[in-house]
Amino acid sequence: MSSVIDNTHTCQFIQGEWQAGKGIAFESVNPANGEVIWRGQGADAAQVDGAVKAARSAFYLWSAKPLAERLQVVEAFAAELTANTETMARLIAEETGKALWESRTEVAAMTGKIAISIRAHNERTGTVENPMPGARAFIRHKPHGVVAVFGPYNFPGHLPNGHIVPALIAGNVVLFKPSELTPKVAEYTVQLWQQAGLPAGVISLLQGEVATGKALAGHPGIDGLFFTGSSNTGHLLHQQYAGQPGKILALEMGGNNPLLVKDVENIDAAVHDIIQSAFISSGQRCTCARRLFLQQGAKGDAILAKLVEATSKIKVGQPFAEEQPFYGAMISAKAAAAMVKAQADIQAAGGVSLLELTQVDPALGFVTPGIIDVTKAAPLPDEEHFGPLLKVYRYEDFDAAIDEANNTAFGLSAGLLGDNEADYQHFFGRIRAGIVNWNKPITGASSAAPFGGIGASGNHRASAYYAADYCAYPVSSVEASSVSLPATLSPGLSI
Ligand SMILES: NC(=O)C1=CN([C@@H]2O[C@H](COP(=O)(O)OP(=O)(O)OC[C@H]3O[C@@H](n4cnc5c(N)ncnc54)[C@H](O)[C@@H]3O)[C@@H](O)[C@H]2O)C=CC1
Ligand SMILES: O=C(O)CCC(=O)N[C@@H](CCC(=O)O)C(=O)O
Repeated sequence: MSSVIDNTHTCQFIQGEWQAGKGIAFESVNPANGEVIWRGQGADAAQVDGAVKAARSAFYLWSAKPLAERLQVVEAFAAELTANTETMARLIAEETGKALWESRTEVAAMTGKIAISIRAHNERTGTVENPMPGARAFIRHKPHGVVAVFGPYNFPGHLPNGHIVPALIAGNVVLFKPSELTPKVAEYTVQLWQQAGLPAGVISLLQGEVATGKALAGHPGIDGLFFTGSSNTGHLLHQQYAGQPGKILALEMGGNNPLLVKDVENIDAAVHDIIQSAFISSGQRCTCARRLFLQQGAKGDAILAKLVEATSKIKVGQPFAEEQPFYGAMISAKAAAAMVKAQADIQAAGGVSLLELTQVDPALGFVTPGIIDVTKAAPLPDEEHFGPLLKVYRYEDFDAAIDEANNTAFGLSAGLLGDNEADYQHFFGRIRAGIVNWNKPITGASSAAPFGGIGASGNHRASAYYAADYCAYPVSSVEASSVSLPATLSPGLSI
């Protein structure tokens, strides 16, 4: 692992060579102590262009390899991850501020992704032969070619990995543009691919801020773009790709996710699932519950009282503390301050804080969790607040609560905590989201299931188990070993 921290840092990986960036300088800061842990320069447009061209040559070689050979490299990467789990977990914790216990689960998800992606590739994009007289009819799948992968900061290992692994298995080559907030994790990830024996040019690392992202996304030489990140950026990319039906665009974006509670006996269990849904990873999961719907009256009051009490005891602390916190720092002091501002805006609209979110130190990313009752507030903007702030809506009528839960442009995750199965069936029928859970947290989605949202949360290209689908296109073939005249000719033909 490189420990160089200067502007000549060889942080771009192009055509199998590490080289310094020639674009804008940027740095990565540990949000839990304010230390600069990485410095480098972004890839400029010429470097992006060079990487795209190198990728095109690599594509012909990589896609022509038998699947078994590609899988050997992918499995070698899994072995590298396994051997270096602790190094990777510590890097994630250092760069994102995520607690070490949780960073370890992120690495486990990365490693687990390999076997699941192989299964998904075979099951969803394998080869099928259909019976046909006098010929053989096949359904096969081919890779798109040169694809760009854009990753977010909140899971800097797992989420780009969720595009990269299936893309490589299918035979694509990848240009990886990680979040500028997590370049160190990205660099180490690509070093592990290199150690796994991935041929030169099959993966390129193009680090940098928005300028690098724009140069890559706008490059005419890419065949597709797989994006996980904010809805704003995803929408910009969608506009940019309008009128280009030949390019595959997969967008995984944020949410304004509702969690409803109705007639629950076990208050402690409900409170646990609300906390896991709203506050895990300091609220920095796209699946986190942002809006909690609680019944008016004694039942809702009891849950709310317990929720406020339990949330006030959540341990927030240093990612590497021996006694581990529930969550560590947010990604940056700036992101933490933005959550304080979001809370103030909701208060100004009439929200009543039941537990105040506070930034512990203005120079760092730590925030305590917040709960705010917005039942009587003015209508709020339909925004994703990407941090540990939960808005509470008290409701009288279940259907009205479901309507309000659906009153969002987003549609990523949603859940019901409730003891009555008929309520769940009713909820399931009406709620609009790509992930709908019952009596379980709405975070912690499985890689063995499709993962994606509707509306402003995605463009119907679900990831995780269904990532195989956007990594390859289907080809239908009718084949015979030689040309032959049919037994009967079509009317009006004589040969
Ligand atoms: N649905 C999903 O699977 C997930 C969605 N997210 C969402 O991601 C967001 C947090 O991640 P961020 O890193 O803040 O996302 P972001 O949208 O700011 O950045 C994502 C990537 O896009 C690049 N980028 C930004 N502006 C660009 C532009 N104009 N042109 C080209 N590239 C550009 C960034 O450099 C980065 O590599 C949250 O909104 C969260 O909900 C996070 C994880 C999972
Ligand atoms: O891609 C997968 O393998 C499953 C998706 C996943 O891991 N989702 C996580 C985190 C994604 C996020 O919220 O940013 C989850 O459901 O909590």
